Amino acid sequence: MSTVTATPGSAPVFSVDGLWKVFGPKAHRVPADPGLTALDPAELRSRTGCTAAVRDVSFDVRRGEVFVVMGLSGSGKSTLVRCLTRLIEPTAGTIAIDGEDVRAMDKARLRALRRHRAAMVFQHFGLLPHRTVLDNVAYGLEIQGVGRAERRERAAGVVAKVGLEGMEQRRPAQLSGGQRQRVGLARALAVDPEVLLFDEPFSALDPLIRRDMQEEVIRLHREEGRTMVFITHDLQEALRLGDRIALMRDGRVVQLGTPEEIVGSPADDYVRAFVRDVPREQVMTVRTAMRPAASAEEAGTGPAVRPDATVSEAIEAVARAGTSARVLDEGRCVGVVDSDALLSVVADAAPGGPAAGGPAPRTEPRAVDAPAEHREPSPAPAREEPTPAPTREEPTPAPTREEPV
Ligand SMILES: Nc1ncnc2c1ncn2[C@@H]1O[C@H](COP(=O)(O)OP(=O)(O)OP(=O)(O)O)[C@@H](O)[C@H]1O
Repeated sequence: MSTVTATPGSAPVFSVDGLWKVFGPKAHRVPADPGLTALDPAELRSRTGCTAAVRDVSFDVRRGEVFVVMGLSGSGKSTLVRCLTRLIEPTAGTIAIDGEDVRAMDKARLRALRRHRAAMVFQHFGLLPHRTVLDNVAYGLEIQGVGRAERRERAAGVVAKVGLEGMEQRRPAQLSGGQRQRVGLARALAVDPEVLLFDEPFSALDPLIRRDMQEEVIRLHREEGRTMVFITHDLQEALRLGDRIALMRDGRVVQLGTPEEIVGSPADDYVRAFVRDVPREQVMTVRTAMRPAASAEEAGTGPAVRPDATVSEAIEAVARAGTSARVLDEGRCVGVVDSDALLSVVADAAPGGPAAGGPAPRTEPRAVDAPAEHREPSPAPAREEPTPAPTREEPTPAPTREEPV
């Protein structure tokens, strides 16, 4: 959903390096002891009584991106994100926000961080039952000491922004689950934080409302370009929302990349098994499939597609035209895609190998045996519903010969 482009060149919002969170007795000795860090989770537990919920994790959250933390239950997502604002105290490592050391912040500074700079939207919205929607949304501003008239005005603006206009005077009990979640979202937005942190905010919602809320987040992000960190255990949600995804397993980040990188070049068998059911043509872009134009004529004819058009969109364009398509980047032809190359992306085969610009060759997707101590019978992602195919962008209009898809 990269309509608001994250700016890789600019300083990151969050910068995390070598982060550990260990629960249990004498937790501090674990990150410092190579003999203990080498143990797998079950061995570590039996030897020390400790759980390493986050193990040596490093990443940056770039300004303006939606950074998704994904993984199965117990992989460490919530612990990691709570460490960012020290709702959970890290055991080792560094965390900076805009270059400022979070671990060195005193209580007042931390309070300001949580109130003004990095607001959390929780799964259980934590709404105050006796207050109206408007007063719930204004609550964060009240804590900040904003005067009544101003906070009500600002709250009313945010209530409208999340689609709750007309419900300002209702109480939480008079709302549906999805509407309550919107109130929680509005409350976080009202304080105008630099970063929104979402902790599985939609997992309690039914599939259609969940989808609505995902659209809402995409819309807000598109309109405001606000940096977001979003926890989910749902792969489809991660692919829909994430500019980049950190995939966690047993406290480690096993892969960090764009949805296309994760689906197209899984880092290991675990990730490969995780993404094996993803409709590749909806995630992979034509960049994966394109080749140089063979001739000036080929570069000058055929339907046009954007480099970031999905393979699925390009297949439609190629099928309609009955010829290969040109990949146009700001009016310049940067390559050509034909039906064979597009279909080989769908089939997960790399025509001509990586040298031809295709995805890295991959072994046949297969199930990976979960380690004995793992809670899940298989690393296939938990799904609550037959989820719709992941799309990273709005459905685009049918291509014409002139307009890139
Ligand atoms: N306070 C705690 N004390 C001991 N262990 C904990 C504590 N909190 C979390 N853990 C353990 O740390 C690991 C990571 O938990 P965490 O809640 O971060 O995972 P998660 O990926 O967010 O899971 P879920 O999707 O179920 O919320 C788990 O093994 C969990 O049991």
